[in-house]
Amino acid sequence: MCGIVGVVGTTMVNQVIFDALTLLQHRGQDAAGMVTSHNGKLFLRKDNGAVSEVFRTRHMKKLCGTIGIGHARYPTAGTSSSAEAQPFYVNSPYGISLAHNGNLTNTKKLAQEVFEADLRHINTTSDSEVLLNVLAHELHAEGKLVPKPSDIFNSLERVYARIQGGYAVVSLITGYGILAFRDPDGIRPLIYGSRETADGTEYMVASESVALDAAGFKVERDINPGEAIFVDVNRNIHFKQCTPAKVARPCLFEYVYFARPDTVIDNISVYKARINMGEKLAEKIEEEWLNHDIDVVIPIPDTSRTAALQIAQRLNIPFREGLVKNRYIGRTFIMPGQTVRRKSVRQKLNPVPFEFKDKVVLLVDDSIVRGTTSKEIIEMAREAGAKKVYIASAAPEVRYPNVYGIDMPAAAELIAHGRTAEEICRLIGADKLIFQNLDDLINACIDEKHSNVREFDTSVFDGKYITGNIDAEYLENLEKARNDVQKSGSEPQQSSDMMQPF
Ligand SMILES: O=P(O)(O)OC[C@H]1O[C@H](OP(=O)(O)OP(=O)(O)O)[C@H](O)[C@@H]1O
Ligand SMILES: NC(=O)CC[C@H](N)C(=O)O
Ligand SMILES: [Mg+2]
Repeated sequence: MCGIVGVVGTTMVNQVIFDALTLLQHRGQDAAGMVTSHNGKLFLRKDNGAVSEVFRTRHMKKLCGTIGIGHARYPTAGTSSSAEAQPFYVNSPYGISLAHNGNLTNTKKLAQEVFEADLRHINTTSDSEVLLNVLAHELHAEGKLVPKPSDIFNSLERVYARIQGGYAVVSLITGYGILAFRDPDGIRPLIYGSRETADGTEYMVASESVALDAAGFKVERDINPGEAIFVDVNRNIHFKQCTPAKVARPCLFEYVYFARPDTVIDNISVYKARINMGEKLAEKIEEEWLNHDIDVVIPIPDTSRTAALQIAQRLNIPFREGLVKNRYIGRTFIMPGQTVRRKSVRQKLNPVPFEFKDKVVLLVDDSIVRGTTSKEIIEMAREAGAKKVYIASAAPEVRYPNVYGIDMPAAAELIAHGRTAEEICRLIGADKLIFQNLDDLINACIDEKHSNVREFDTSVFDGKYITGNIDAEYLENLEKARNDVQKSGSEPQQSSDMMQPF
């Protein structure tokens, strides 16, 4: 679930892109990159690492220009190699750089077309590099030396006709502007805003509203499913609905885990949705668990805090911060590889024994995916002297792989795949386990007053893939290619780009 940003400003944009990427860091911590443009030249810096590690002062000084795009990566295709850090670049036509959040589901076919029919070379296994080449091919096919917005949108309509999956994309067309677009179902989020300066209006497109808020950009609106926005170098703004308008079906897991709580996606506050998740789960506990003996509610930091607080309030039970999070360790779920994830849970979370000793504790997590976190924490709770350890998950059982930009490719790695709640409970070592119902989760996210979203991409919970092109064979191949064992294999280290990053 990468973070993307694009800015067309009146002054240098490197710092504002850096700041936005820092605010989007929770969406991807494997690699980061930025391209800026000045006087027809491009400047690229990208590498593995967190945003603050990738961009040092010496790099920032070279990233000049009033227009640029950035990316924070969490790999869902290809490898974690620095060669697959984004933005990607192709020189023809115009010089195009691209940053992508999401995952294409017809990459194999596209890669073949790009090579055999479009006569283009792809140097990595990244779906985003394929996407860039499809865009470049279609822009080239339009055949305009000086493309107008209508030419760009025409080519983009053909791109939409070719690509499938979940995607939010931002691309810099050198000398012309920034083009950003969102998949036809609105699975991945994309929003834009503006900021007034003495020299005119500046624009930012980003994955989450939090990036706009913090930089003083006023949120204008979400980009609609299948819609594109083009901000030219003179800061004129253009829109085009590139596919027939559909209802938005944003990814439900954004509200559960991915997005920051202070973000608003498709006019739904992530914070409010998480409060509602807590409320619904507390109702379920009250209904199914008469005369429970819970002494204390303890969140598994960070993401579950909002829901846990509401559960405690509704059940009228003390809420305690019994687990302390090391603020210097990133999110464990988006780390590549199970060994590092397991080790990081212990490094990241440490119990306050006093809050567990001789108590019946209800641990709350936002989701249980591989079960890595809950298993370790339950063990810790017992070591700290808990009398009984219950666990509640604000999301239902995650039973199916994700194909739209979350790295859950292998059903076998999901603890709930093919298992009942009782079996999962036993495996993670809890005394009792309770999951949110899917309908309750959906209702927790619907905000009839502010948003017209009524449906979501719920594929990880119910196995229904809304893009319609996912079958058993696709999932089988994905599992073979991207399971944890496979991913820990060797990775190419050369840069993929013809434009060498510094
Ligand atoms: O069952 P698992 O495979 O362990 O995955 C689920 C856990 O991973 C995430 O936490 P993470 O540490 O990534 O981030 P957070 O600090 O935002 O909660 C999520 O919040 C759950 O705690
Ligand atoms: N998490 C994402 O959005 C990943 C983008 C792209 N598929 C990559 O692997 O780089
Ligand atoms: Mg967590």
